[in-house]
Amino acid sequence: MTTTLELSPRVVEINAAAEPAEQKSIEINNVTVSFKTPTGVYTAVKEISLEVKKGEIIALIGHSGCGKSTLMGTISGMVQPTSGEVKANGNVVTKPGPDRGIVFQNYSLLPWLSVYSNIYEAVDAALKDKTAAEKKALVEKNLKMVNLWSHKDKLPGQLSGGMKQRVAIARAFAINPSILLLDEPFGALDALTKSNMHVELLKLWNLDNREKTIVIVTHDVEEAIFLSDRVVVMNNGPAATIKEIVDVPLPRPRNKKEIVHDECYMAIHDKLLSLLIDKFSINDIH
Ligand SMILES: Nc1ncnc2c1ncn2[C@@H]1O[C@H](COP(=O)(O)OP(=O)(O)OP(=O)(O)O)[C@@H](O)[C@H]1O
Repeated sequence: MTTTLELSPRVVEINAAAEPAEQKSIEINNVTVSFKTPTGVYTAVKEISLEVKKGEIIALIGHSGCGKSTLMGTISGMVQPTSGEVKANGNVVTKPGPDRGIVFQNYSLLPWLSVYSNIYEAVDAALKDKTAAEKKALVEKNLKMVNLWSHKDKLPGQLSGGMKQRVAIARAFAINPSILLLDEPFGALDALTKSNMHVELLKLWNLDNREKTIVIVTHDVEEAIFLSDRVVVMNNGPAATIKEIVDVPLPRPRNKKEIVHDECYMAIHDKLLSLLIDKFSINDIH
């Protein structure tokens, strides 16, 4: 079920102009994922279908263990559906590929390589047709975009968490994937760094003419609303399904400070909390 909240006509008009092209980027068709475990087969997600348009930003939220990363894994190609199929840019996903960039919470940088080399190696492996000069230019452009050019010779161990995450994002963008998959990328960051990272991410997305499709797994309702066009709320597992899809028709660019006072924002926030939380108060009177 999709929820579209009431909006003022002005907001609808602005949003209509920013509507991304109706080209399918990701198609999840009736996907079930079951794992063999020592105690039997465990079905994590069941018969999930979802279409994501090119240029859309989608957030996946739900309780811990409901299957968000598993579903994300089927898009990246790191998890194979037990039944059903996933298509990325029209092609059935069977393995990871350079059209899909992935950023995890733990950065996954190679600790023995400098910031520069971490990105260069990824570009080198993914974009084999480019010349060395072109690859170097890509590394430089993306490191400058996340304001880390002056730190290019440092090792990951010499960076803060936010800086490591910016390297991971620059690396994902440098291979120029049409689909960016972010699995709790900012979960370990403090509120200020997280907020800066949101702005950095949207800047990169804007610089790319909003053509990259982004799927982000998060536990953070505010993050989900600020970044995305739609929030996909999952039921608890086992055999998790999509509980509801909530539209976020807030105009872009979004201002972090102002957006929280917007009626539409508040309504979406309430709606998401209601979907996630069953009880809002504790009866602690015995
Ligand atoms: N390789 C695996 N083998 C067996 N069970 C698995 C495997 N991967 C995931 N699971 C199970 O599938 C369920 C969904 O896991 P998943 O990591 O997708 O959840 P999640 O929603 O991303 O959780 P979190 O928010 O805590 O990161 C969990 O019960 C998990 O134990």
